[in-house]
Amino acid sequence: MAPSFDNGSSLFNFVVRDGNGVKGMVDSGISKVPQAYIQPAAEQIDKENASKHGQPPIDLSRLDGPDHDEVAKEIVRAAETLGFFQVVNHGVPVDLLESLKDTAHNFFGLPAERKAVYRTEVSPTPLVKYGTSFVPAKEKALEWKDYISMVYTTDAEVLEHWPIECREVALEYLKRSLEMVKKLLHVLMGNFGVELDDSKIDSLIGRKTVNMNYYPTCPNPELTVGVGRHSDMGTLTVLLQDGIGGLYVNIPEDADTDKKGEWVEIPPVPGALVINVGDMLQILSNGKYKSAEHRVRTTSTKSRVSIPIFTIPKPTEKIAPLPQVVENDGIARYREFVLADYMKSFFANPHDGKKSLDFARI
Ligand SMILES: O=C(O)CCC(=O)C(=O)O
Ligand SMILES: [Fe+2]
Repeated sequence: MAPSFDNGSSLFNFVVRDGNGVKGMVDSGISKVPQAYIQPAAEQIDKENASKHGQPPIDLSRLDGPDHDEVAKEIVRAAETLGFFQVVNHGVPVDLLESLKDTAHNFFGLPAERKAVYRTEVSPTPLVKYGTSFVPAKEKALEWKDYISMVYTTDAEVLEHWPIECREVALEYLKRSLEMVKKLLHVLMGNFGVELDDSKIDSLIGRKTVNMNYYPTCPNPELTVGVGRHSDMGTLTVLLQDGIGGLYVNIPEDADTDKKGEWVEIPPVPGALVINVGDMLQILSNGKYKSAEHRVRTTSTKSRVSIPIFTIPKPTEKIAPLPQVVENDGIARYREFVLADYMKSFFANPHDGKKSLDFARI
């Protein structure tokens, strides 16, 4: 039987400890948002007053033709300004994207006990983790989101350990997307005169994770967030969102526009993928590329899914701004560190905008 969700500890036990997730709570028939999910006023999302990001998606097929340099400039410019852009003709088949969204809905539609086997405390494999919110034990208000996270090591391990319901389609999505990520990195690093061979690529994106996020319908979406303000930790994120919308990006304070500090929505575009710069790329570029601060709202009518791929360096990698960039800038804005230490700090703290970067800031 579902507990009283007005009692913080029984809610925590049901949703987090027992792995029922937000989905289990919603399915039990709640009619209002429990106190534990009510965000402070400053974090609530004003849907009516947000503008939409008007930039058309970048057509990546043009990178292979006479327009290469022009498209490369568009990519660099997007990474330098908002840190977010959308791409089409990206080489990931559109029907694969459709089956991914179906797969995510099917996975989260499983009985709680089938998903809960992957809770961190009990998961049969360190590669797979199912959970809810970001750091539930430390958050002042919980996020209205359940997720499963799957780390890539080798094809054989993926096919053995990732959940059977999603392993094949998620692996195919990862492989196809990585080809695109490499192309983007060639452009973004080439802009600094850095040539990418296989070992350099491996040092930038040696660890890959596919997540599936599930945002159940919410009785009072204006009081909650699906994901709070944050930047992603890694190098580049590839994100598939469905048609519901609700992903917002903050325009950086140093942007050359009078809209700085405003939130803009990244509208769903059929067949497109969203790309965003993460903290590692901001650090490597000595702050030239912007790790984008973003957040997600919830809706009352339909559950939303999104499927990000996080590409990050290997945990053992030493990270510091690229010497080519520092030489040009005359100053290093970030110190050197080992990625595993950054990860530890990133995953130990609730989402709080771009505070994660303070770990490395000089
Ligand atoms: O659901 C989305 O659109 C974005 C999710 C996100 O920001 C994340 O998983 O890091
Ligand atoms: Fe994110």
